[in-house]
Amino acid sequence: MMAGLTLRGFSTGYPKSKVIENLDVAPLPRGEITVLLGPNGCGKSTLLRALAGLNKGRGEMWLDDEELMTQPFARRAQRVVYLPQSLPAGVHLHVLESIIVAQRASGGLHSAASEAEILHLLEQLGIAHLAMRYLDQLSGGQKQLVGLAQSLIRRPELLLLDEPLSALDLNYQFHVMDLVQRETAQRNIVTVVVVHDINIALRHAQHALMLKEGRLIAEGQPDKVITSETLAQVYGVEGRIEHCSRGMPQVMIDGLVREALV
Ligand SMILES: Nc1ncnc2c1ncn2[C@@H]1O[C@H](COP(=O)(O)OP(=O)(O)OP(=O)(O)O)[C@@H](O)[C@H]1O
Repeated sequence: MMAGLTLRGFSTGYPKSKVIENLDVAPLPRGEITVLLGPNGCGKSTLLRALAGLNKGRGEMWLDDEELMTQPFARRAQRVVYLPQSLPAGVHLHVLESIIVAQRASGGLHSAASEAEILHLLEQLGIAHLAMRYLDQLSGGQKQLVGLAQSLIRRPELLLLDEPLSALDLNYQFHVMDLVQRETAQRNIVTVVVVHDINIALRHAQHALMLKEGRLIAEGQPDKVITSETLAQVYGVEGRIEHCSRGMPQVMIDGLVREALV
């Protein structure tokens, strides 16, 4: 089995609806960001939750040469970390405590060195000044950054981030993707990120999966997956991929595909 995350015949859904059926994914490489793209309701969150063991799933899920579906949940939780779209409300902890709790949950012991690691991470994320603030006193974007710190401190091998940029301003969107890209490469993580911004996907990811109604429509390098054809087929929009003066690909949307209007 090749290094990375491989899915074979993977299915998940809810008692009354199948969402993902028989998904096969060739190894998503370690050290790279894979973006999971697709329209609202196509099954992105359901898939990530199933990979994390939080929704029921069937089929095979290999991380390197270990099949995780047959392992106890606790074993999967040691290797796989899932960051939901929003942190649970009503947790009365301050930021530092919440990250210590996350560190302990993955077997880390609290020590001067581990606290220094947390403070360094908070500094890298630009939220060291929030360490003593309570979670329920933070803005949406600040909570999202704390969630990311809680995820990274657990040293995942498979990191599943569900729309981690949705509440972040332009500066932080770039900063966070840059940090996730560096951590992914340095720690050799398989990172899967749900994003809706196609241009962020083009800029920061090395790999892309595009879903429609639970089926995989395209997979590969982002600039091969995001094309006028897939934008029309999956999102019903007319789009062009242009290159800016610095050579970066950018998607321009001209309108809706005519059939999508009727
Ligand atoms: N708890 C649930 N019980 C039953 N059906 C659900 C549940 N959660 C989601 N669904 C349904 O499963 C399908 C996939 O939803 P999912 O949240 O995975 O989509 P998504 O691609 O993440 O969408 P979005 O981009 O809007 O976040 C949708 O039809 C949704 O209505």
